[in-house]
Amino acid sequence: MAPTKTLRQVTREEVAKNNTESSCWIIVDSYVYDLTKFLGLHPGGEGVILKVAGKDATEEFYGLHRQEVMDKFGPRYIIGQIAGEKPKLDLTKPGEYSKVPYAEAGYLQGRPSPFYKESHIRFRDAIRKFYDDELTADAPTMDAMGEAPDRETYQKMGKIGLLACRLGPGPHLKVVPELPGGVKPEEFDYFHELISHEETTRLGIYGFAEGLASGMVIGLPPVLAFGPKWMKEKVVPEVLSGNKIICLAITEPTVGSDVAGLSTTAVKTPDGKHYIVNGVKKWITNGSFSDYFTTAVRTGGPGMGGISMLLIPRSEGVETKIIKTSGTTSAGTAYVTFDNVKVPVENLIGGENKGFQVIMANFNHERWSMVVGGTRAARLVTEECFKWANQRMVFGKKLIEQPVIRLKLAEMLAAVETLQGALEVVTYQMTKLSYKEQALHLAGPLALLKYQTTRFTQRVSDNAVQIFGGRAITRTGMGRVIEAFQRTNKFGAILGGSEEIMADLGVRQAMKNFPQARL
Ligand code: HEM
Repeated sequence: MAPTKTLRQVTREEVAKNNTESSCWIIVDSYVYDLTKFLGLHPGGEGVILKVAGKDATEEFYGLHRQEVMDKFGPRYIIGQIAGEKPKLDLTKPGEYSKVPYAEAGYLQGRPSPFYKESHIRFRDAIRKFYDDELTADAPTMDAMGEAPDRETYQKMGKIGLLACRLGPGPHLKVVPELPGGVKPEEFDYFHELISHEETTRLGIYGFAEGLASGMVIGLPPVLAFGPKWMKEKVVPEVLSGNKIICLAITEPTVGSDVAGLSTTAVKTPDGKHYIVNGVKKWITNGSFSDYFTTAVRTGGPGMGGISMLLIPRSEGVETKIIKTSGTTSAGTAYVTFDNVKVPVENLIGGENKGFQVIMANFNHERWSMVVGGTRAARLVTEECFKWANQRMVFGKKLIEQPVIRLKLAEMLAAVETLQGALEVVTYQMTKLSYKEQALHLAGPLALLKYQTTRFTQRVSDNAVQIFGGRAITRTGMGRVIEAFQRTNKFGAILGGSEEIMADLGVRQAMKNFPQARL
């Protein structure tokens, strides 16, 4: 970030004289830094800095550090600016769009689109500013420490409507005081929601971003679509204000995509007023810090006809333990135990033994949001690679000058643009169909798109690792975004229905309406 205070004007000659351990100045992009006191603290060692003491170290600095290092430490050491010079580097400032080709969706880089209006831009700008002001700087460290976003962050998100807008259009948008960018609930559509997921993913840190209400994105829709009146009136405002946190609890240690086989039981008490819930759930995103668990339980016989959905508050008999996944513990992924938990029958969502329909309807929205996240994450990774290929010197040339690297980038860019195109078309279809119609018409196309997204992102990850080399397998520093992506991109191929299930579902859905056709 460019300094805002007026800086002392310094000549290059004066800088050149401060080239020793007792007075060590350097120039980075026209700014002058006195690093004398920093020498002993520098993670890369004293020697490397002393080699460029008194000199312009712009290339050396940006060859080895991300801009965020300068944003964090620069203000402490800056002492002036070279007289008559201005910064030459085109660095993206907080809240701004990137100018790197393809780093933003096409309509943000001057290409027309039939899908976005002025309100979408306003909406995106407000969310980007919120994230850049509140979280972008600290999120990498919090993720590295495994810290989950705190309640205050949830409440701030609630206040500007950033929780409500991650759940599609609907009456819930009127529950919050405002929506980002002053967008009106009546003008809100699935493209606004798409943008909210994109901007959350742009933080570039899977674990921490998952910690930002991913549980709500899948846990609250059953309440919104199928919950009884009291639940909508009590639980929805609590969650959308950020005062309470909700998650979805379906998967069990022995049951993943084959939901119909789940074994957590809910047995009615003799007076018919409560269910007693027993069982375990595994890999529950945000579970470790959630107040509510939208839980799939068995209330009837075997198979899908015996499943119900229950809203279980954190109460006696509910225990959560963090699971250490390949993401970080910032996501709060949990192992949840229900031990004789007493739940009022009023907490039923969608009727007894009707839970499978609730789960299925919910899956489409979840899968769509995962496609948004996967596509935006792949775009961010591609931007990182594009930038790196333009600055990293290998065998005396920039990486981008190697045809083999350009081919990798071409494959990544093509994948991202193809996914974005398909995603926008299916999102448009969602804007024209009711929630129930979406379940009918889009389950197949969404399954196929999720399948294609995770196939493509795997390839994007593979290419990115090869472009970044050792930095792609190092958690901090230049390659941190790539490292996080290659460690976590497989989540999308497993969660919300595995890649294999998606492929199969896509074809089986198509077979449902197959005509008596012959060649
Ligand atoms: C304001 C000036 C500087 C600051 C605040 C700074 C800060 C840092 C930080 C925080 C790291 C660890 C970061 C990471 O993992 O990204 C680092 C690493 C490093 N720095 Fe600096 N640095 C500065 C200038 C320089 C200069 C001028 C050079 C040499 C030309 C240099 C060479 C290195 C090297 C070689 C590493 C290790 C990189 C690696 O592991 O890949 N630094 N620096």
